[in-house]
Amino acid sequence: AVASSSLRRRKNQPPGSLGLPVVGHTLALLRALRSNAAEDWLRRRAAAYGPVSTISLFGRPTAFLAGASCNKLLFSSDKLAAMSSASFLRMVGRRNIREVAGDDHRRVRAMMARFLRLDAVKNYVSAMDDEVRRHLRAEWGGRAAVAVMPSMKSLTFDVMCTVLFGLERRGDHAAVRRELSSEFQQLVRGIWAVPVNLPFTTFGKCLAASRRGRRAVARIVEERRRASGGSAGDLVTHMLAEGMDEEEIIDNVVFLMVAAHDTTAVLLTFLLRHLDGNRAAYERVAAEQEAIAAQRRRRGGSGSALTWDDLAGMRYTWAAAMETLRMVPPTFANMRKAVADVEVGGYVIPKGWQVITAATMTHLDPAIFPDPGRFEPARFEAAAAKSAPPPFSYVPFGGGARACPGNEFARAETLVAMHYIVTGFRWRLAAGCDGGFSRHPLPCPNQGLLLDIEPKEYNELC
Ligand code: HEM
Repeated sequence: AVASSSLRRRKNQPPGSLGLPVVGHTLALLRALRSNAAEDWLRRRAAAYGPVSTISLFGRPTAFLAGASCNKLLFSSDKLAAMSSASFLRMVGRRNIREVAGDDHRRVRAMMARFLRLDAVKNYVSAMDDEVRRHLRAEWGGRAAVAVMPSMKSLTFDVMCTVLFGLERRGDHAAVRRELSSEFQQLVRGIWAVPVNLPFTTFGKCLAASRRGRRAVARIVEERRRASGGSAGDLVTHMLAEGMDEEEIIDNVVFLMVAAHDTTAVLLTFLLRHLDGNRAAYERVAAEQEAIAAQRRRRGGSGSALTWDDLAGMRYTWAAAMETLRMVPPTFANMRKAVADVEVGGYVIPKGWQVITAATMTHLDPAIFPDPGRFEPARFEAAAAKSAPPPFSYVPFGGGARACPGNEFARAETLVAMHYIVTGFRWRLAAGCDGGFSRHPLPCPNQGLLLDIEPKEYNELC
């Protein structure tokens, strides 16, 4: 009876194939990601096998699910546990927020939420404003061209260090910030690397960077422990006060450092790229930001920082950011592991399988977003709310109990940065930069997205 039930289960497995032994479809998908053809690759599989199909990734059988109802299943089913790639896990550690479940997950998430929810983010606006201005003065002021992606990465890394981890720009902390920044740039390249740890492999180099980064984080934990008794104004001090041990703190700090800065840097970079190619949208963003700059000057001269109310007025700019997240979601795929057999679309995904969805399967579906290749921020303006996309079809920040808790943080940071970029500079894709990109798995624009920039006449930054 057991044999026949397992046979029935196998018969009911999603259609498709496990590809070549060991490598399965991993190399094909990684190649498609590098050449920015992964959407087409997945779309072809969905066309051939339907919304639920079998592939093999990272040496394990995987169900690839496509469509809004499949997104809902992935984000809401209690039979699917969050999981990361094997290389990510080795670099970030087993006790980070994504790897824990149940009460442990709720505990860690509540602790982070204290620093990421709306009322906390409101208090960060002035510090974000200060970081953005300093950064643009140092990296954009007096230049004729800028590689946007590296510049936005260092900006979002600096904002995170100041606002969440209380690392100052001066003194001992300056060196720690530089060290962490360079180690994390290396670490993120290995998120989907094949986990072969040799000195010359991508994974080997990234693992070494992660070890050095973890040692630097351990020094911060130690410093905060010695200063204990102070107010929990930063996340590490708060984690210590909550009784977390060192390993759990380091795993979660490393996770946050990865989650919080590259994603927003991708959003900012691709927002500038899309605005360059869409002058009507650019003009509306510029008009909105110039009006807010004028209000700010009336309020207290050019030195006065943006306020939360100013950000609330940046509606069109945020609609343009949402449209960018639709077309180029920083997180390409969401992964889970089946902790029990899962039934979907008449098939059974066996316990132990990986499950994967890709946001672009709905984001670029013409039945949900007509003319999906057109950059059209108006889709996300309040007036379009009546025709809002169906639930679970727009998922750049995920959904359900694991939805991104940093979305308000990302929104505030994006709007502050856009304000000073748009009011400070004009930009154009530099000659010779084609504006294309590949994925590693985060989107990486060719040449870092090289822009020719020119300061505006009234520029408070230069
Ligand atoms: C545009 C920027 C961002 C995007 C597109 C983004 C996207 C996502 C997505 C899709 C997930 C869910 C993954 C899943 O369900 O498998 C996620 C989780 C997460 N994100 Fe973000 N994120 C962004 C910015 C941030 C920021 C700024 C922070 C922190 C300051 C942050 C912290 C986190 C954390 C802690 C989780 C794990 C949540 C959990 O497992 O409970 N993210 N993010």
